[in-house]
Amino acid sequence: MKFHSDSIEEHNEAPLADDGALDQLIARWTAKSGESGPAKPGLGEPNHAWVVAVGDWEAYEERSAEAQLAELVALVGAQGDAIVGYELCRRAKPDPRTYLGSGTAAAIAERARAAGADMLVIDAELSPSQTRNLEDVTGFSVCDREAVILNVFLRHAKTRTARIQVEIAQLEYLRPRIRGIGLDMDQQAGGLMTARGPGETASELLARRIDGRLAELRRQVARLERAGQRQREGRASCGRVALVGYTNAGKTSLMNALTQAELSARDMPFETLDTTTRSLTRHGGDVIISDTVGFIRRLPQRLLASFETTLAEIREASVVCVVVDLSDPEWDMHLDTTHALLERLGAGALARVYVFNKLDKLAPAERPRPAVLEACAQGHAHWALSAHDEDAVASVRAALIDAARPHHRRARVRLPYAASEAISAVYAHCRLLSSEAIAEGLVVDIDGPAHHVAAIVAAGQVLEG
Ligand SMILES: Nc1nc2c(ncn2[C@@H]2O[C@H](COP(=O)(O)OP(=O)(O)OP(=O)(O)O)[C@@H](O)[C@H]2O)c(=O)[nH]1
Ligand SMILES: [Mg+2]
Repeated sequence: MKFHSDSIEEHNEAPLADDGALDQLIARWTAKSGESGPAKPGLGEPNHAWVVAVGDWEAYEERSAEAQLAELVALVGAQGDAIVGYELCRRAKPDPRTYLGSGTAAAIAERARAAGADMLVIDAELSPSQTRNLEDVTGFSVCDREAVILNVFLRHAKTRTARIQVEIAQLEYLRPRIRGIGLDMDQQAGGLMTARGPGETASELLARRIDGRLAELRRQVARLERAGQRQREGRASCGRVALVGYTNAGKTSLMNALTQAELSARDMPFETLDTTTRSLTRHGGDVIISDTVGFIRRLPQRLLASFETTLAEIREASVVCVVVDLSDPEWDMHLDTTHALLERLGAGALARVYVFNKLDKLAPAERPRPAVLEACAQGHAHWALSAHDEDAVASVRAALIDAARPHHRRARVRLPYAASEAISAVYAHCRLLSSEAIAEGLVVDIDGPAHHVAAIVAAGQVLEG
């Protein structure tokens, strides 16, 4: 592993003589909800990381290798660590035992040690045994790509929903890795722990605790899902826009500009993990817009799965607004990643618009030709702009409202006084243009979402529309 705030030696030294200590051990790895708040790796002393990108790059792919390394360096920074150095390691095929190969790993460790590192970050998904073997060969704590992303998520999760979702992903990640942490614990366990079944080792006990906690968290998620579903159903009559895109593309900045919200938009991957929804229309919400968690290449499947509740917002949108950071040299890859993830989320067929953002960061000569953007937008409406350009943002706002606003219908209807539900629906969902009380009932001129107007009309008699 590492949820890197503790070195492996410290884990081994953790007192194991009683169950309370084990609780503490779990608490240190898990974002326990409650008084203490989530564990925040990296908030203590920062680690000094040596970052290694691994791949089978050809010369022409050099740019991509360097970009991937830069991305990982930004992620390690976002988890609160100092980077003392980095390197690209070329490997055609991963070594099954140590991923890097023990000779290469030892050489990397030497360079890392000379630079004053106390942790290795490897841009790969390592199996639990590969991590363990690498730690043995190098003498360093090893943090793989998934652990880094989980650490960043853990630091940035603010709402209860986001915290629970990250904790599930984190515990699932840790579950198969506790053997590695607990090897020494297991040796000690036999004689020291009393309140356990016969023969149960420390790591088995820890696994049982994690399973219990996971079951509890999944129950909480199921409850939150139901509440979220109800909330979304409550907004069923609204047009809904979801902002999506690669992390750091400028989604939150655009959301702020579109809605005059003041959400946190820092130059940092995964700044947003919590879906925030605002009204896009001036007087109350017939069109609402949601800012969502950013995408990244090779997003761990576990996080995608555990963020299901948050990501449901995207699937149920009327219009998906894809935001792209044009100033990133790899913006086209970011766009491919976004398209692939939208497909995976079941949102590939939704109505879509594109905002090519951060245009102000490019000199005119550096800007992609309109035909290139046209092709990338695949025939959908698109804008190239800066989120700081108020006029450009205003035209995006108008277009989004237009595209997402539910289809409206106007009608003149006579409703019998007994049709109380339909009369309530008039006031709840429609704009009442005129009304007249006559002997046979209430005659109303209404303008509202087509499905509401249809239900009202069915309860009375249409005079017009
Ligand atoms: N120059 C310039 N900077 C921008 C623009 N839009 C966003 N930024 C900056 O880009 C950085 C990331 O912006 P965010 O709005 O947080 O990006 P995001 O897509 O919400 O990122 P995550 O929540 O991390 O996925 C911030 O430092 C913004 O100030 C723009 O149009 N021009
Ligand atoms: Mg954001």
